[in-house]
Amino acid sequence: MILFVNALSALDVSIWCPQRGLVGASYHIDVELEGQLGDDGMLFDFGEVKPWIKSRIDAGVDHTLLVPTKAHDISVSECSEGLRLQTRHPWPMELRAPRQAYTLLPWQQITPERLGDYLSAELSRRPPAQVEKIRVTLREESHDAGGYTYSHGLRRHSGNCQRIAHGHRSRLAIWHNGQRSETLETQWSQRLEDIYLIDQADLIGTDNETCHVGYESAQGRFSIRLPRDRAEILPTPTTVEQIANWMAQEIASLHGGSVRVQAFEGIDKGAVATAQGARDSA
Ligand SMILES: Nc1nc2c(c(=O)[nH]1)N=C([C@H](O)[C@H](O)COP(=O)(O)OP(=O)(O)OP(=O)(O)O)CN2
Repeated sequence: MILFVNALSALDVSIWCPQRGLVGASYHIDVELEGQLGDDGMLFDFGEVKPWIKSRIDAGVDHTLLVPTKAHDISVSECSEGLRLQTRHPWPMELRAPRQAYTLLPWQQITPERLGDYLSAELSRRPPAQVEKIRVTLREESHDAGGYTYSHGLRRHSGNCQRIAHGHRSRLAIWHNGQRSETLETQWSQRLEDIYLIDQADLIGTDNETCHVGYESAQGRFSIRLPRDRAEILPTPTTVEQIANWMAQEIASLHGGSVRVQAFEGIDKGAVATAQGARDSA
């Protein structure tokens, strides 16, 4: 018998990609369980499947940086913070963070198919009674219009969002003077594609070439050094509320008029911000 649960939870990670660099990713987690029915006529109570799988994924891969350790020009070594990752292609990055902020995978490239197989094997190691096999499929949300893929860390978050390089693949909708604006959505999707978002307060240093960001939080010490053109600096923490606010303010000051931004953080949640151009609000 096969039991399935689609979109059981969402996985939010950053992936080091040899072609694109640091990429924010979010996937629906679809699950199939195979095994024998119990006396109650069930393979595994739906009410228990969800927390069982979600708790394992949340405690493992979720909110980590996935590193394909066999990719060209990547090095991972120990450091006082935990692990140090250095990359060269397509651009140079140095990340220092506690071990739990990484998932090291002995591959040249990370794909959702491989990652699904990895999660299936991890979960199948100690399956619940009656379950013989677990299959995980990772599925990207389809975006009809705008979308952005950022990585960040929230120093003040008490959970795993404090990790300095976790990310999201998110929808984006923008209205200008009451009309949905495909032009603005495309512009902002391009500007925020594979970008690293920085809270100005976490900047250790920056020049024309590089940004160096670092902080200490409950899980340990984190730092990231990356090219200036791969980052956007916000005047606030990079919560989705503040990202939406920042976009709305920037658009209103550049184009005037009334602006409404619906920014998602990963799948099915986010924030809405509005702004009015200065010359229109006088
Ligand atoms: N109000 C806000 N809350 C949180 C924000 C935010 O921007 N505004 N951000 C985060 C983190 O960045 C985090 O990446 C989101 O984590 P996620 O796992 O998606 O959130 P949940 O744990 O609530 O969701 P599940 O998918 O159910 O695990 C956290 N909070």
